[in-house]
Amino acid sequence: MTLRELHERARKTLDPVVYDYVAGGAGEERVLAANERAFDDYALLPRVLRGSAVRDTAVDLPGAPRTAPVFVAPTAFHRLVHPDGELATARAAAAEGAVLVTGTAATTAVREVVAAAREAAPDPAVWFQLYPHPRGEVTAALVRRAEDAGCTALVLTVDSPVFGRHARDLRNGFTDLPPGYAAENMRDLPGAPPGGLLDIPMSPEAGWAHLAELVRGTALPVLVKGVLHPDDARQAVEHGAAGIIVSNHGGRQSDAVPAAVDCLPALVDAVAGRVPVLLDGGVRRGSDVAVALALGARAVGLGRPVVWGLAAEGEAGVRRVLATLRDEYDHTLALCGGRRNADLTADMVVAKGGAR
Ligand SMILES: Cc1cc2nc3c(=O)[nH]c(=O)nc-3n(C[C@H](O)[C@H](O)[C@H](O)COP(=O)(O)O)c2cc1C
Ligand SMILES: CC(C)CC(=O)C(=O)O
Repeated sequence: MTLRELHERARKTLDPVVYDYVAGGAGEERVLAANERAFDDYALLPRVLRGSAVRDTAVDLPGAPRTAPVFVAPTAFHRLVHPDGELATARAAAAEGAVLVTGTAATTAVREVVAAAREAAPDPAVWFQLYPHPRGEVTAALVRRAEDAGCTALVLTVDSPVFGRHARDLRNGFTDLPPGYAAENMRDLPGAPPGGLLDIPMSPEAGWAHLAELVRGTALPVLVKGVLHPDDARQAVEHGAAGIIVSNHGGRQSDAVPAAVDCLPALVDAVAGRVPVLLDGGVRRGSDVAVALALGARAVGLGRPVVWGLAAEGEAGVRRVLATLRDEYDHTLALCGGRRNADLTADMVVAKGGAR
């Protein structure tokens, strides 16, 4: 089954309101559409007579040595789409050797998520995503939970000073979690009520000091997610980021930003190899992975496709999504005359219709 078919199955399975929450984007969904379309505008110029029957696609990421080049981006509320929720996602990602980013908005506590990943693989990499919180003690408590659970990196999402305006959710009246679901990591935190969508902090006044404080307060590497401007990538590195995730939140925050992959080259330049640059948004095929890696990304994240796999088939569906992308990417690498990711170089990426 292709990713497209899994998406279709998920659409048929899900409550339409939940489907819209996952599928939707901000505003007129221009950025949502642009993320995928941007990949359509790139083509790959293969190199010939230099390939290998054995290819090595593993990458080193912070807190995740020798991992898959495709990771599971943080997406909220997995129990809304499948009763096994984040436990299924964790087992699937671990079994496929992919980093799982769980986070503040998970409907399963991070301790249980890491335990599930460890059932599926001896040394899984689970990262924990959080937003800058106005109260330092809340951030500190979340970080302790992630550390105690065994997470190997933190991800600070910085593209959400305010929550995006999701037209579908506003139309559907979906503005908080239904009864019976909670953001489990938010339970019993100092001064924070448990755990609906409205309790998840967004802090319009967060600054670079928040990042520096987070970095100082943990031994874990901290990646910064949601960077689009090259100067912000430089600032993030200067404030201690161990990695940059180029992302427009899957078109769910500003509806006026460029497609994620179109921002990638400038950020790769700005970071100049000091830390790995990752990307998410619109990745749907192995060739999209190849384009992003050729343009300088160390790895790429999948948001919605993982949720569709989970909704359609639970753990097996998430495994299928990750395995499909891995196989397609490996095949593309072979067709491009590559034996390792570094054999994909920026000169091999051209605009559709010709060399640039
Ligand atoms: C339903 C949903 C929930 C999301 N929740 C979060 C979140 O809690 N934290 C976060 O940093 N990003 C969140 N994102 C953004 C993803 O991490 C990622 O940036 C985006 O989905 C990538 O685009 P793609 O869906 O086209 O693969 C969410 C995305 C979706 C679709
Ligand atoms: C609970 C929200 C903060 C999750 C999110 O980031 C999103 O829906 O895009």
